[in-house]
Amino acid sequence: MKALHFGAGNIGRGFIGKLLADAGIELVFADVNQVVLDALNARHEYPVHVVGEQAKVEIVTGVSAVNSTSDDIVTLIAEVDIVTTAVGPQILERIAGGVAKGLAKRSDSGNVRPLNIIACENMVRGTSQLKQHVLNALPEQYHAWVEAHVGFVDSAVDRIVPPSEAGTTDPLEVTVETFSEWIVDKTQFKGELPNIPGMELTDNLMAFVERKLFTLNTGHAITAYLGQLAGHATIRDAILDEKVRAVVQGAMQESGAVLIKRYGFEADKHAAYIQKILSRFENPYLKDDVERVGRQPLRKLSAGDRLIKPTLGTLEYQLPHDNLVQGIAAAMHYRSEADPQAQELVALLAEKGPQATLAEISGLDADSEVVTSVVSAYNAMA
Ligand SMILES: NC(=O)C1=CN([C@@H]2O[C@H](COP(=O)(O)OP(=O)(O)OC[C@H]3O[C@@H](n4cnc5c(N)ncnc54)[C@H](O)[C@@H]3O)[C@@H](O)[C@H]2O)C=CC1
Ligand SMILES: O=P(O)(O)OC[C@H]1O[C@](O)(CO)[C@@H](O)[C@@H]1O
Repeated sequence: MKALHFGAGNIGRGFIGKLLADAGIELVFADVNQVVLDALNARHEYPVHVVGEQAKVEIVTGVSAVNSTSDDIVTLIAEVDIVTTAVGPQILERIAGGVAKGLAKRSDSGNVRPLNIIACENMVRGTSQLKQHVLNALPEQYHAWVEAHVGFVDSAVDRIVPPSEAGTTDPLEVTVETFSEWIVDKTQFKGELPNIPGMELTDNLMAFVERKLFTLNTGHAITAYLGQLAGHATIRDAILDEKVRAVVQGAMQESGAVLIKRYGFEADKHAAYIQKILSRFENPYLKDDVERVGRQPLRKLSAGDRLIKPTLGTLEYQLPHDNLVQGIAAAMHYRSEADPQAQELVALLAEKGPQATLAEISGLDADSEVVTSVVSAYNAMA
């Protein structure tokens, strides 16, 4: 079996690429970072530091790499069995053109072996969105062939993988927590279901996607935003701050109440899931900066993402959302010199003020009670 994985970054090397390679699948990474590409092709292996009480270094072997903007992608897509991505939601549209050309070549060459494509991004049904971009870039004559031979499989991906420790000189080294969860929608595969240890199959993906994105990621983002406001540099320091922790836990519980209503999760199991997440944020072996976890605040404040979507759920079911409101207000205070979305947020706030800015980014009604509450909290935090 052969796989092409777009994005040799933290999740690519530290999680999805590792699982594929560990399963004995011949793995080629596609990326645009020349330093990483050269190192992968020179060494064909890299170290993964799995940190926890029993730390270990695992070596991923037998890998190679191609530039994602080259025609190598087209050739590979015509022949591989599985394509995965971990590039970031905003990059999916950019890689779709190459994927479309590869699918056309695959069809022209008469390769009718099933191909499955799985986007592993922090978004709801990211692969379905990638599929739409690919179909937009693919001549109509290939659409029926793609429907018949290519599975676009949605997934939920959970492992905290910050950039490697400052000070390492190895561009391939990656540090990961022990916990990991990769859940894929088994109803969307073409051909036989793959047997990849660490990949879980489900026919109820939406529940898992929302459980992960609107608990772990909701809590993580709010820890980052409140943590930065309180002057903490790392997620661990932030979550050990009792004031931050109370809001983070409260927000995950508010979001959880929506998930319990929507998907029928058992309340005590969901409470345990939240406690496990809090302990993951406290992980003393990971140095995870609040700036990384808060990255791209416009994406995180958009209608379908980890802050607004749970809040909309609380409105739907008439449930409390005071802590989520605090989290949204804190997100509007996120600052990062290195993050273009943080700069855009600052510019929007300066031009329009918090009420119109939040309405524009989130799609919430500017005159709604929830926007009024966020603006009060935002002003109080200032
Ligand atoms: N790091 C984490 O803890 C987790 C991240 N995720 C998700 O995984 C995705 C990737 O995140 P990270 O690995 O943290 O980011 P990252 O920034 O470490 O890796 C992204 C990689 O994509 C590459 N890339 C950019 N443009 C590309 C293109 N056109 N073609 C191919 N490669 C391209 C970058 O050079 C980089 O190596 C995101 O959607 C994120 O939300 C999900 C769960 C955990
Ligand atoms: O910020 P993004 O791009 O959504 O992805 C990183 C997030 O996903 C996570 O890896 C959780 O799976 C966290 O580390 C972080 O909150």
